[in-house]
Amino acid sequence: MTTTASPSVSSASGEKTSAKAVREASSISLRGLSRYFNADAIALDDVDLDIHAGEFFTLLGPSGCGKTTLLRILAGLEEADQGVVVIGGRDVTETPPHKRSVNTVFQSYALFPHLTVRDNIAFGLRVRGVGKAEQKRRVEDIAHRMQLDALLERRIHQLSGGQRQRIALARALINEPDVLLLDEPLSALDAGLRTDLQVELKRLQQTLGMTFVFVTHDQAEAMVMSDRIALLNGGKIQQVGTPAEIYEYPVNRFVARFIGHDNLFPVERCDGSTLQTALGTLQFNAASTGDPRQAFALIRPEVIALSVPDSPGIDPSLALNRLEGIVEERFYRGASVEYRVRCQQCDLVVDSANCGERLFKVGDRVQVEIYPEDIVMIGD
Ligand SMILES: Nc1ncnc2c1ncn2[C@@H]1O[C@H](COP(=O)(O)OP(=O)(O)OP(=O)(O)O)[C@@H](O)[C@H]1O
Repeated sequence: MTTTASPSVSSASGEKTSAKAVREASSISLRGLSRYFNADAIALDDVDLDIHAGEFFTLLGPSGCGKTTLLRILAGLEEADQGVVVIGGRDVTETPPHKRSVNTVFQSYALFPHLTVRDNIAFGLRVRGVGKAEQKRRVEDIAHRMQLDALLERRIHQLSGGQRQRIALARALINEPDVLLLDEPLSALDAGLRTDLQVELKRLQQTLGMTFVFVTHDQAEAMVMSDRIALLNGGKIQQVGTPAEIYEYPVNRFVARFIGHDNLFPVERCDGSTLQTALGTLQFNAASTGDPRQAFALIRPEVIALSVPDSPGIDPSLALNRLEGIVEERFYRGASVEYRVRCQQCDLVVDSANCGERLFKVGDRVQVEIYPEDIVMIGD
């Protein structure tokens, strides 16, 4: 969970309350949540999930896995066929959207083109009958936090995509919901702006201490922004964990592949600390690498070291797995270099930090070294 400063904020009813109190009202529990559109389209299948108050929580998964359906059920815009939704300790399964302390920001911004930025941001306050002076104070406060001060009198068509998305966020945040739902809010932006807004959004969430539930299909975006991630596939949760847990210890092949791991080898036999795989016989450390009865051995690209054949390698005194390979492809990325190495009839992806040392070329023979404790055993 994030730690936050505790700025004083105004609640929907206008009274002052601490950010801590807001946070306490913003945990989410889902139990047995299912949504079937028809027999062929099971959007959500018996989902149990707990999201902590004040967390930046991401729903990650491929297209059609049920992320948006889950978000819409949280917002009250979609009804579940089965299951219970609890927000802030209150069962809101039957509660209509406008009575939930939840706001949603969509990818499409949904701003009013005929209104100024100021009036767009103030919209929710006007609807709720907040007085003019209070509206002005709160609009200027949020505009300042989101660096929109200079744009307040502009119309929407005079703004860039990034500015529009910040206004959509400001408009959702001004209502001070306990929970902010964000459905791919950055996906329409170009790469540079997207990175800037990722940082801004994360900072904002930490300052406000609000619960953010963020939907994306981009694993890199999920990793940099989230306190925890739920990875979905086919309407089912595959794994919930911190970015590091999901990256380093994926529970199955789907999670490993989705998160970007290619080096997965079926385990043909396992005796004590020795594995038989298509890469040959590998030493592994049962104490640090998970259940050896699992079906696949995962070797992350950045834990593999390459050296010149027959050289002492990383450390000759260590009981490393040493194999021979040939560099088949090289992708120069600046800070790192990705190699595709042909090794025992298998393709191995290797990610080497670019420390200014000599790079291997396509066609070079290389020594491949893997520590036994860096081999992770995962399920099917
Ligand atoms: N209104 C609907 N009627 C019928 N099927 C639907 C409806 N809405 C969603 N589905 C189906 O439910 C499944 C989950 O859809 P959902 O939009 O939640 O996925 P998603 O993970 O958000 O996908 P994307 O990343 O492409 O937006 C998909 O198979 C989709 O086709």
